[in-house]
Amino acid sequence: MSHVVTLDRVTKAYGEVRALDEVTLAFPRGRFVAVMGPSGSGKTTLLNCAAGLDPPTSGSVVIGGVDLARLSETKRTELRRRHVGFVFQSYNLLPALSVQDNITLPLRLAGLRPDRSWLRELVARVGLGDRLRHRPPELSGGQEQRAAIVRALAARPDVVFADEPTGALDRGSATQVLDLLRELVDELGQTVIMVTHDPVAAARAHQTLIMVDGKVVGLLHAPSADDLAARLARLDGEPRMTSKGVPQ
Ligand SMILES: Nc1ncnc2c1ncn2[C@@H]1O[C@H](COP(=O)(O)OP(=O)(O)OP(=O)(O)O)[C@@H](O)[C@H]1O
Repeated sequence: MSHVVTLDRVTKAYGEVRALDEVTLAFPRGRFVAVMGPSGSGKTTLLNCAAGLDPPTSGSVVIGGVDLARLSETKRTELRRRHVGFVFQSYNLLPALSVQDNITLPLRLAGLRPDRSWLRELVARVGLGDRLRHRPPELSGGQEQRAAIVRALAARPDVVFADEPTGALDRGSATQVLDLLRELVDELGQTVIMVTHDPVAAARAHQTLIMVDGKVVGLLHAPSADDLAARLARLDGEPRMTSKGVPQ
C-alpha cells in the first residue's frame, strides 16, 4: 500500500513542551484516518506538521514523495496549494465572496485552472448546486462546511486534513458531513486525516490514532464509537508506547 504522508521521528518543541515527541507514522493513500487524544496531546500540532503548515523542530515529513525540509517556504506553500486540502471547524469561507468564488479561490491562488466537470461532480455530491451564487452568511453551518469540503477537494489534492470538521455542527449536519467525507474516500479514492474529540465522528474513519503527550499510543482499526469512548476514558494510567508501538 502506498503512503501519502510519512513522518519520521518528528519532534515539535515549544520551549520545554514537546507537542510532538519523536513521532514516526505513515498515512496510507485512499484511507480515512481519525486522530484522537486528550486536550493538549498534540493532535493539532501533528496535523500542522504533517500538512507542512508548521516545520518540525527535528525529524522529517514527506508528502507525495517530497521531503518538505528540502523546500523553501515558497515551494512549501506551492506544494500545499496543489497537493493538500484543509477543512477547519470554523469553515474559513470568505463572507464577501459567493460560494462559487470561495470554492475556486485556492485554485486561482495556485494559478490552476478549475476542472469544471470535477467541480460539478463535487458540488452535486454535496448538494449545493442551487447555492453557488449565495454568500456563506446565507448558508447553514452544514452547508458552509460542505462548501469548505468542495474547496478543499477542488485541486484534487493528495490528502485532505480536517481539524474538528464537525465541532461546530449539530448532530444531523455532522452526520451528513461525515457521510460525505467517508464517501469521498470510498468512492473517489481521496485520503482524509481528521482530528476529532467525538468518538462517533472517529468511528466513521477506517482507522483511529490515539495520541497522549505528543506520542502515538495506539492505532485502532474500524473501532466502534463505544470502543473509542472506553479507550479514551482508560487513557490515564496506561503504559506509554514509543512511536513504533513498543511499550516504554
Ligand atoms: N504555538 C504554540 N506555542 C506554545 N505551545 C504550544 C503551541 N501550540 C501548541 N502548544 C502546546 O503543545 C501541546 C499540544 O498542543 P495541540 O494544540 O497540538 O494539542 P491538541 O491535542 O490539538 O489539543 P486540543 O484537543 O485542546 O485542541 C500543548 O501543550 C500546547 O499548549
